[in-house]
Amino acid sequence: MGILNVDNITMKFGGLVAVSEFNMELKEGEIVGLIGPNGAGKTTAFNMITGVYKPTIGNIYLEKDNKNINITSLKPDEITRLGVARTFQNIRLFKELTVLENVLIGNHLRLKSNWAESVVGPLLKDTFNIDSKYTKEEKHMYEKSIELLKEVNLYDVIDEKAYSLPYGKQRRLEIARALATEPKILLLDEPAAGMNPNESLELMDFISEIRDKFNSTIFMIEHHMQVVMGICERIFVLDHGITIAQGTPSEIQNNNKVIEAYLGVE
Ligand SMILES: Nc1ncnc2c1ncn2[C@@H]1O[C@H](COP(=O)(O)OP(=O)(O)OP(=O)(O)O)[C@@H](O)[C@H]1O
Repeated sequence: MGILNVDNITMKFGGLVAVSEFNMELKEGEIVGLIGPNGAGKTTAFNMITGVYKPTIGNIYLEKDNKNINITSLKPDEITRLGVARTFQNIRLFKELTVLENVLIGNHLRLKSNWAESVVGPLLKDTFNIDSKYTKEEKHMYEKSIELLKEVNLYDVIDEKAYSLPYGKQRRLEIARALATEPKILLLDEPAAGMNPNESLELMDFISEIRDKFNSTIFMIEHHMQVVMGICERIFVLDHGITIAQGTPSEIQNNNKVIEAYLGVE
């Protein structure tokens, strides 16, 4: 049993079958790719796994503490709490906030203090200099965010506003914010989109580094073939919602159906 088990999921929008009977088992520590032409159903598959859409048919299971949890009907924030984080095709940062603040927001999900403690805690600190459970947690969160930013090589721009970063670093920050939620599985939606060749090469190293440093399992949508073929151990290919192939990069590159539907037209 893998860490994520996708069992025959189908997503219909009215008469359109966006994803049809998709099956996948992700093993811990793997980097797996999802490719296919525009409109093939890749983002819809991500949206089902992350709780944005509930599949019309089928189930999704997450392995946690040796239990298999059915996450099919859970909300996105519940799924994130269970250890699945994602990034988006179009970078979604809080552009007016600093690099550190963006990561602190991701970290916030792991706070254990309740709402009342978050109100009273800072008052106790300001008035009596007493460290409450909340202020201690907040300090810990701050230290963890700094540590994370060092790990992902963004420590030098910690106080910069997100919008002022070059594109490659914005992508890196978006991934760092996802990592701050302490995911077991990271879903990356076209991380190389808009990158120049140099940034794409850096990104490949960065994704491999993340897998090793954070013990992550990575599932990524990507059109940039050098990136996909360079770092994914296995690849799934969708076309019109149907899984037309799955296999290693070389199997996929030599698969006639894939060449016809996708690679041949690149
Ligand atoms: N909320 C929705 N309502 C209706 N149709 C949708 C919805 N979301 C996606 N679709 C349709 O489902 C199909 C698959 O779309 P999806 O965005 O998953 O493809 P994709 O493979 O991610 O494409 P791209 O590479 O262009 O991002 C498309 O025909 C799309 O128009």
